[in-house]
Amino acid sequence: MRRAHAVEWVRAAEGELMARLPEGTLMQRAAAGLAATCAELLRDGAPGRVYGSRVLVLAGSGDNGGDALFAGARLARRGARVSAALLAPERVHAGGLAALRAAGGRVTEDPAEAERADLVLDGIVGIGGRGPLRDAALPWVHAAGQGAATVVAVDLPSGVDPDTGAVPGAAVRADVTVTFGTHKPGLLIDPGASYAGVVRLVDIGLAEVRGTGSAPSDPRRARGGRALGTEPLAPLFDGHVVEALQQEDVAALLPEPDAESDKYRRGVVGIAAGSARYPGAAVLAVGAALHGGVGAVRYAGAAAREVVRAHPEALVGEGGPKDAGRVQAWVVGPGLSQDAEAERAVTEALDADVPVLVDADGLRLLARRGSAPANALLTPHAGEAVALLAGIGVTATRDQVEAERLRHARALARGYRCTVLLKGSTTVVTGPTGPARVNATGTAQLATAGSGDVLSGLAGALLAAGLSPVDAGSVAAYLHGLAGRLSSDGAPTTATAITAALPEAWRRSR
Ligand SMILES: NC(=O)C1=CN([C@@H]2O[C@H](COP(=O)(O)OP(=O)(O)OC[C@H]3O[C@@H](n4cnc5c(N)ncnc54)[C@H](OP(=O)(O)O)[C@@H]3O)[C@@H](O)[C@H]2O)[C@@H](O)CC1
Ligand SMILES: Nc1ncnc2c1ncn2[C@@H]1O[C@H](COP(=O)(O)OP(=O)(O)O)[C@@H](O)[C@H]1O
Ligand SMILES: [K+]
Repeated sequence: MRRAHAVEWVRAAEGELMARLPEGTLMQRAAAGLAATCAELLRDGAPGRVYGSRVLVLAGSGDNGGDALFAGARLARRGARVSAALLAPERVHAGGLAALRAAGGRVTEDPAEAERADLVLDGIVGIGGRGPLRDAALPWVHAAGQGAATVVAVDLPSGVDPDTGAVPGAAVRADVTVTFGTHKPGLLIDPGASYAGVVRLVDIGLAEVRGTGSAPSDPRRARGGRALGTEPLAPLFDGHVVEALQQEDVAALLPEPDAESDKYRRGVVGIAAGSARYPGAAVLAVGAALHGGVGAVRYAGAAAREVVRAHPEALVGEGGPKDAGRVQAWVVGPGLSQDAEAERAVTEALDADVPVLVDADGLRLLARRGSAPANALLTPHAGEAVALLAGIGVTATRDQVEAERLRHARALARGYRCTVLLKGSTTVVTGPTGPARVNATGTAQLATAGSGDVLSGLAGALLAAGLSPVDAGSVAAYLHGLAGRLSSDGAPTTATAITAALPEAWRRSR
């Protein structure tokens, strides 16, 4: 599992660790890891070596600039020609600047150096950053973007909000981000994630933090410098706010039949989707559900004929969920339209007393109620999220939802008291409490009509197979993203092709 911690938590943990170590130790650990990555990038890319390479350090007014200056000093000692732009000279990290000068580095005021550099270190601002990049940095960042330099962000790309991933204005576009101690949420959530490039984690010893077991989850106490306990801080990484499933996590969650399995024990998913006008949504959702690890898929609704023609394996009926027979989970909503019959299907699925995934038209109908059962999984895109938010009295625009996905997904989960999967460039899955899951496998090629129906069918099947709503949603997003990449392979893809790639995505995830 990849975990990200909020700034408040990072500061508390670092505060505890710093109190036990000689001054400057953490910054030296950070700088050493940073310099090692830069050296590797210089050796592997242009110019092919550290000696003689041109490195530019952009140093802001905080410790992030200190990290960058110390790393610059290390590179200068290995023969790199290092210069530093001081964006707030009167507040620069004095020790870092002294080290750089002692190693032969110099100060520059010429932004054109950013264009000529082989490598630019973005130490403008780190976890202390708030709001858009300030003006002093802009000419340098712009010039770095014009040149061929590899841009390495220190801790996170400057201009990206560390806790939310919001990018309120100009920000550094990094090729590589070297982050310290733990990931920051802003590195895993778009739009911030798309500024970070490849993210590398440098261990600065946060796992050594010891405490009484409650810290550093209480940052105020930790900042107060209370006495340190002796037992290892087991819940250290329980304080994370965001997590991303990795392949081994997905492998552990995928339902697998065993020797005693039969089709009913594997789970049956019901799909109430499609309409005379939109039969395709039903065909797609059922098609994906058939690849979702259940023993059988029931379909209930107006597109029964089209569904069985496309998928003879499906058990179909033209009535609503109430008449469909037993299932372990319902998917309701894709292509359903919003007439009285659709409303009845949503009501019956919600009343069925099994986990229920609500998508598309189902969400519009749910927004009018303003509530959902606790075992529901809602799968809105940003536009549907706006409607759902309105249903609980929150006004937001689509742009606002996309700028701060985590906050809005959480608001929905709290407001409807169930699990929410917010679709889009970073899919976020969250319940009312606990860490939010973000999905790293997606690709913009998934933005194609019907791809959301595929996700619904797949996630519904995983629900029926016994996964919790958070697990079902996040595993489905993972497989769906991977299938999108496999089916696209650099070219436009389709919902049908994404479905066809699900078995390969599954195989690669086991
Ligand atoms: N803690 C630790 O143990 C360790 C921390 N480490 C490192 O320290 C970093 C955190 O350092 P930090 O706390 O000094 O904050 P930092 O990110 O440098 O920014 C604060 C300065 O930036 C300014 N500023 C704010 N917003 C801005 C903007 N939009 N655009 C431009 N400027 C902006 C703000 O100015 P002010 O608002 O005061 O005018 C203030 O002066 C962390 O990310 C990691 O790299 C590592 O060494 C490992 C050990
Ligand atoms: N820019 C993007 N990057 C990654 N995935 C995306 C992007 N845009 C959309 N997606 C994904 O594509 C799917 C689209 O779903 P949805 O909007 O419901 O489409 P439809 O209603 O046509 O099926 C979702 O899984 C969503 O997360
Ligand atoms: K930075």
